Amino acid sequence: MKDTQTFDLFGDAVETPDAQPSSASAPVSAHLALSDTSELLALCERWVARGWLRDLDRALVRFLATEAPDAPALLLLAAALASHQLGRGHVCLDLNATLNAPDFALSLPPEGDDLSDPPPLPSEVLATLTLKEWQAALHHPLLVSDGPGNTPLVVVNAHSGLGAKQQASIGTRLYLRRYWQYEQTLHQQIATRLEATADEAHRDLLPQALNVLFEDRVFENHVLENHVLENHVLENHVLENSVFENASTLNWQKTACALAARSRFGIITGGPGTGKTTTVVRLLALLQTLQLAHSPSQPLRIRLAAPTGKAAARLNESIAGQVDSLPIAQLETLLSEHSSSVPNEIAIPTEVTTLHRLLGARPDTRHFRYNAANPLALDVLVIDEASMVDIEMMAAVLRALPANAQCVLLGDKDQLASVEAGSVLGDLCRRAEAAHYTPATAQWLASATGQPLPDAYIDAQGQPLDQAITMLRVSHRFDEYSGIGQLAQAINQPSHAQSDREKQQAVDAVLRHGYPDLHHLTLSEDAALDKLVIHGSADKFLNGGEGRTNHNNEPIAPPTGYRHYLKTLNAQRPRGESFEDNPAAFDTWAFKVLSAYSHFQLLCALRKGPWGVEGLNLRIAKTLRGEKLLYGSDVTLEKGWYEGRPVLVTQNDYGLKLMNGDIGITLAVPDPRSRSGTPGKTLLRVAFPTSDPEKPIRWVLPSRLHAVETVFAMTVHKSQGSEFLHTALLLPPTINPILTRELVYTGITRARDWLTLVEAKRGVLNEAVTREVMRVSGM
Ligand SMILES: Nc1ncnc2c1ncn2[C@@H]1O[C@H](COP(=O)(O)OP(=O)(O)OP(=O)(O)O)[C@@H](O)[C@H]1O
Repeated sequence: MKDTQTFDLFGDAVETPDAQPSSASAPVSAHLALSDTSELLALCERWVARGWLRDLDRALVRFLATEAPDAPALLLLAAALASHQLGRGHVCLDLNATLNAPDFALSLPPEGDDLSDPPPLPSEVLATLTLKEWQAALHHPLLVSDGPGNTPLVVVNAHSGLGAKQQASIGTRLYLRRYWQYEQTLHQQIATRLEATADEAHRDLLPQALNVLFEDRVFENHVLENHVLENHVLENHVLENSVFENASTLNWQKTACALAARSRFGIITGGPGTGKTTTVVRLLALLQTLQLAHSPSQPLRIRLAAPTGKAAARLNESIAGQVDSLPIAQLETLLSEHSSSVPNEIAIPTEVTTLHRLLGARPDTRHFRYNAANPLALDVLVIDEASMVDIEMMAAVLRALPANAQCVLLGDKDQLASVEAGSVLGDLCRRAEAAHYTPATAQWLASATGQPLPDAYIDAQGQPLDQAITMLRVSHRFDEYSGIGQLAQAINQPSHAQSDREKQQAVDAVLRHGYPDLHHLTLSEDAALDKLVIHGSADKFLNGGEGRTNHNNEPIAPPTGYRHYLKTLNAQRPRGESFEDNPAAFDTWAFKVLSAYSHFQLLCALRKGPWGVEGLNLRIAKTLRGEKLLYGSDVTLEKGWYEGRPVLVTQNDYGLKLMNGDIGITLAVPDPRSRSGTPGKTLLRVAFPTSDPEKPIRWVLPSRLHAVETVFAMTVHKSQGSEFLHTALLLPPTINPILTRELVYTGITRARDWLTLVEAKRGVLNEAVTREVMRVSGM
């Protein structure tokens, strides 16, 4: 089930039935708001009052009506809806799709609006309208153009899109100019970068350097050998479902490195643990080696960035580990054989910044310090978690990149798209599964990597963008004996590959299989949820969660709940110390508490109601109080500060050096105004982790934190870019538009070692996994 029509990579409309008035059977007279501006404004007013339309959308309509009093009401209506789509992640309004399913164009409450005197639904208003009439109303040179110009709106007919294949298909998209411009920037920037292949000098070194970097081929097969460790599931295992299918011979990581090194624009996509970070670190070593062979004293200036502070911190950690394992000495030997002068050391940066910082975000403006006129001083930019980057930010980054710089995007194309408009990575990677490498690329790859490409991935019609994308297909974190990996794979099957029923059966089969890292809980009583959040319900996992090891043969600690960090908080508290005299003792304590917190996180889909963040936070706080793990009145637990309160930062605060997505824990430290160590006299401070080993904790007074929320429950949207050892994903009892395949996939892949999938009512998961988010764009 899809909620809107969409377009393919080249701007062609995906075939949809001709627009039909939605109530074609009965003769209906046209709604007045289609022809009368004051009726339309009144209608918008009523929609805004119900929360179906935003104030912002109505303001745009008013502005346009004032600027052009002769503008047809139908045009103004289209503008209101186009503006509204931005708040829902779409870059533009697709007129055809809107006529096919008008009620998707507004934010209608999922379970209906039971207030009296509801305003007319879009399906009633648009019932008589045809696509032709609507298109005709858009002919207004002051307000709408079909491309460059100053009009506030831009209309694009799909058959005028790049590389149109189906002239007959009609699709009309209406953009607010700014968003049309972002899309143009992306098209142009990416196309230009794809034309310019990277410097060919010293490319003869490429195959040799790749061989050095991927010499440890055992790597690829290594995970298989470890399966004996989990031999309790070996016997039952259905090998046909294996994630290792087809993946055994081709080293996709090596392929990714080669392709990304060849082009000024590259994408490496893959699910969790497929080695995106591992690959990019090798890519950087490769690029640096090639550069130093060419210019021994001029190493590449490499920058690493991620969309959120949390994602940046995570990449920072994993990159640092990976850089240490690079075969730098062998690369330097190779380099010395190729270079007449002594080259610089092969240095790979490990510091990761946020995109906002990289571009020099300035308060109160959407303009950045670095832009086309003042480009970034770098040669290579790697952007991790690129699925979270919206179209506006992606356009800003590409504009600020020097023409010769190389840009590499990393991310999981199947994850939820950015909160803001656009699904850039998903759009760009729509053909990644089948690769579509041309015979020329295949030949080049074979000589660069020494691996012949299977025919299934070769396509003489492959497009330039296809040649710059590699999809990593082997999970090194979740092997075929991992329920988390199997569930992610079953959920992620594209809808064209199987029917809804088949997908549901595949998901059910994984849930019933009895994997050691997966527990499926249907709530029949409240106590089960309480037990989960307190203890993690380890007893529900095979062998109580004991005895598992990871792919490095290290023991995996059994799953926990929130009791774990609260116990750490009490057990590790520095006693008899003063906060001022011995800050290190408090830093160590806070660090341990924060690490313990990262062992468990409850995720949910909604914000409001008993199954949303708001209801769950209070409920969990009270449950933990009942266990004497937290203290405070109902009012304090709901609205105040108390020791143990975990908080999530919801907006960047450059003054406090806190980023959207950071998690801190409230701790009671001795009050400096009382005598050192006097028991009972304490102050609350919130401890946040930093990336500075000298000063691992930032202590902040609660009164200084304005954009935080309790995070016993976190929405899946907010959890992007994070991972937790034990993740519990809670689905509400009724289906809701927000519950989609992408949401469930993103939620379950936040789990590193353990996943508890909680259904408030059996069946919601089955429905959710067959619903896909489709974002409208012209990408
Ligand atoms: N070829 C390989 N053989 C064996 N282990 C590997 C291989 N590639 C990566 N790994 C290991 O798998 C784990 C995940 O790798 P990595 O962090 O690079 O994946 P990722 O795709 O970046 O993960 P994430 O989902 O966290 O973004 C790491 O422990 C890494 O060392």
